[in-house]
Amino acid sequence: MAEISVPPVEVLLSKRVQEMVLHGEEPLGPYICRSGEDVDDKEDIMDTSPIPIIDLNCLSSSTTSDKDREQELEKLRAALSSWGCFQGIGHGISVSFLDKIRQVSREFFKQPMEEKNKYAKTVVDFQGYGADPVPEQGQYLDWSDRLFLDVFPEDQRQYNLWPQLPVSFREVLEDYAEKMKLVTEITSKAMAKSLKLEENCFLEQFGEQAQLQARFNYYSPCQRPDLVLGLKPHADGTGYTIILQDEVGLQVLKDGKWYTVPKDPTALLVLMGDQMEIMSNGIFKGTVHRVLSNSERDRISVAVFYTPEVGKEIGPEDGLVNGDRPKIYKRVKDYAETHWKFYQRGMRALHTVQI
Ligand SMILES: O=C(O)CCC(=O)C(=O)O
Ligand SMILES: [Fe+2]
Repeated sequence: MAEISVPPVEVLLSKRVQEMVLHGEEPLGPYICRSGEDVDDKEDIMDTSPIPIIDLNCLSSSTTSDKDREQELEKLRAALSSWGCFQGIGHGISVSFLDKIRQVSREFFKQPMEEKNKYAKTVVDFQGYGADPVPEQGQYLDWSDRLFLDVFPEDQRQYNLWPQLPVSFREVLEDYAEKMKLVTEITSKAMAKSLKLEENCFLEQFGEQAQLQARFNYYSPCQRPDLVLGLKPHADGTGYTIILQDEVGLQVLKDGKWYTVPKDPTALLVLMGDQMEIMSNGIFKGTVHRVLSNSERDRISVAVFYTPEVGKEIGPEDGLVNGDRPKIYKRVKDYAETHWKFYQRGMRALHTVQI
């Protein structure tokens, strides 16, 4: 039998997965990260998952009774210390607006390659259309394409990489960015209150120039979902990440078991990254997650990464350190950069800041 020759990673990365699918190409080489026989069918069953649901309105509204607010804050604390994530509802963004985001994202990826490549990134860039920067040799590639754009601070926006088509893309993303900023304010305050801390403490750690980056992910159908993942298991290097999806596929890892994030068009998944784990002195958990590929349908997600200001030192809140609970993480700045170096090697970086 003729040996299959696998092109080098750089060559594979310079191709879009969507293009490979259009040409009927099968996943091969570094895309293969699972062996068909090892995949436990049961783990992939898309059953209803018990991921906690938190009503952000109940946490922030002045009309909520103290008792209801206290109960919801306790639910939030429990969710973040066990799951490290929750499905957020009552965030103040209408479902028709969330549908608009999903729609412009789909419309962007539906366009011919030629149009999308106007925003193409090189293999080493972050911002733009394409695959993630080159992982180290021996690492797996993801069965997905993405468009990555910085949205805050505003002077980081590279408007030349913001799609001109669909025509509403820019306006919708600007609007979504403002709304996301509000969601991060409500959420960061609620997280602090749930730990009996001063409500602005996390916002102060994030800083006035905190970063928001939008990553539009497109997961093409895949003929061999048993061999290939849409996105490999990882924890985010963010403070936290807010994810909008249109179909199931995202899974979070808890106590060694994968749980599927259910499809709820009104909800935003709020997922702790490593930096919230550091700031909460290990009380909140940075959650490992992955995306399965699917043989029948495609999937869109928009992940908004919320990360402390560049150059700003963050660390465990003083109020969370005491005799019973010593400090477990060092103070650190620009952790996201260290995170990325380890991510490229398929590892987490939290141990680099452990005391
Ligand atoms: O597609 C998703 O639902 C998750 C995306 C994600 O984990 C990421 O972009 O870091
Ligand atoms: Fe992620």
